[in-house]
Amino acid sequence: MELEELRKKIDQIDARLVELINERAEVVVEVGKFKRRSGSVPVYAPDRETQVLSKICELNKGPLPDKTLVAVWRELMSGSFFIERPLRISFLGPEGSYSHQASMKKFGQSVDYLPLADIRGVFDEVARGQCDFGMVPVENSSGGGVVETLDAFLETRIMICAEMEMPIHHNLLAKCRLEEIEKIYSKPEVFAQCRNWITENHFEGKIITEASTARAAELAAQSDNCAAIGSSLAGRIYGLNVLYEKIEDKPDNVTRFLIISSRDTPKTGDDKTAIVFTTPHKPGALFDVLGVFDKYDINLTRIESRPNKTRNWEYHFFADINGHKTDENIIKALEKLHDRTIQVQILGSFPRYTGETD
Ligand SMILES: O=C(O)C(=O)C[C@]1(C(=O)O)C=C[C@@H](O)C=C1
Repeated sequence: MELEELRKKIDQIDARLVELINERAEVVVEVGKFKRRSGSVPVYAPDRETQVLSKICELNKGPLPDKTLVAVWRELMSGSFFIERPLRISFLGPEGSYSHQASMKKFGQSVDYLPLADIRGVFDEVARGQCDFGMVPVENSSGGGVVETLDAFLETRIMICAEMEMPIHHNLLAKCRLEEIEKIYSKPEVFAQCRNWITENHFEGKIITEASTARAAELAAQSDNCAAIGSSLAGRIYGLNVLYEKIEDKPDNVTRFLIISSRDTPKTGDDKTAIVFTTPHKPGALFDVLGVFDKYDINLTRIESRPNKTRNWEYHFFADINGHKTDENIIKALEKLHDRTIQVQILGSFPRYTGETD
C-alpha cells in the first residue's frame, strides 16, 4: 500500500479513537458526579487503577508493548482527575527532581504539582489539606531507607495509599562539551552511585555537593563550564544537554516511592500493609513479634528500625507485610501484636507494586 493510503487509514482510526476516548470521558463525568454526591469516594482510586491497568495488559495482543498502553491509560486517568476534580500533588522539589519524575509518571500531565523544599513539608501540606497527595521516596536499592520519610510517619498521622518503584538513571547534564567541564554538581548519594564512572573519567577533583539534583542542574545551567548529574527531566527543564546517560554503577538502581494521603486504599487482593511498632526493652521482644507473623503465615517484605528520639537505644520498627489490614490473619496478628509491643500503628494498606504495568 502507498504511504498516502496508509496515512489515510491512520487518520480514520485516530478519528475513531478520539470519539472513543471522549465516550470514556463522558462516563468519567458521571463517575465524578457520583463521587461528589457520595462525598466519601476519593477521586484517586489506586485499587481501581490497578484493575484497569491489568485488564488493559490482559487484552493487549500487540504489536504495542504493555508499557506503551499503560502510559496512554495513565494519561487518560490523569484526564479523569481533571474532569472529576483537579488534584494537587506535592513532592520533594525543586522541579526536575526524581520525586517530580515519579509524580509525573504516576499522576500524568493533567494535575497540579507543588514542589516543596523538604520531605516533612510534603507530609505537612497533605495533613493540612493543601495538597491531595504527596510523593515521597522511601528506599533506594543501593542507598537503603530514606530516614526523613520514616521519621515523618512517626510525627504525623498520614497514611500510605499507594507505592511505586522507578528505575533511577543518572545523566551527565551540561551546556558545554565533556572536555570543557570544570565542576560537576550533584547530591552526595548520587556521586556515590556513579563512583566508577567518575573515577574512569578522572572527574574526582571536580565534584561539588548540592542539596538536590535539580538544584545541581539549575546551577549548571547558570554556567558555561559546569555540569550536573541528575534526571533527564531536570536536563529538559533547565535547558541542559545529556552528555552521557545511565552513568550509575548499578544498572538496576531503583527507588521505591510512597503516595501519601489522609487515607489508605480498599483491598484489591494483592496488597501490602505498612506498620510501625515499638518493642519493650527486653530479651526476645523482636523475636516475639516476628513469631506472630510466622504463626499467621504473614510474609514480611521489609523491616527497618529508627531510633526512638525520646529514649536512647530504644527503637521503632517499620515493617511491610503482604496482605490487607482487613484480611482475617492480619487482623488477628495485629491484635496479638498489641500484647507484645509498647505500641503498634497501621500506616496504610495499598496495592502491591507489580512492575512495569503498574
Ligand atoms: O473509577 C474511578 O473511580 C474513576 O475515577 C475513573 C478512573 C479511570 O479513568 O478509569 C480515574 C481515576 C481513578 O484513579 C481510577 C479510575
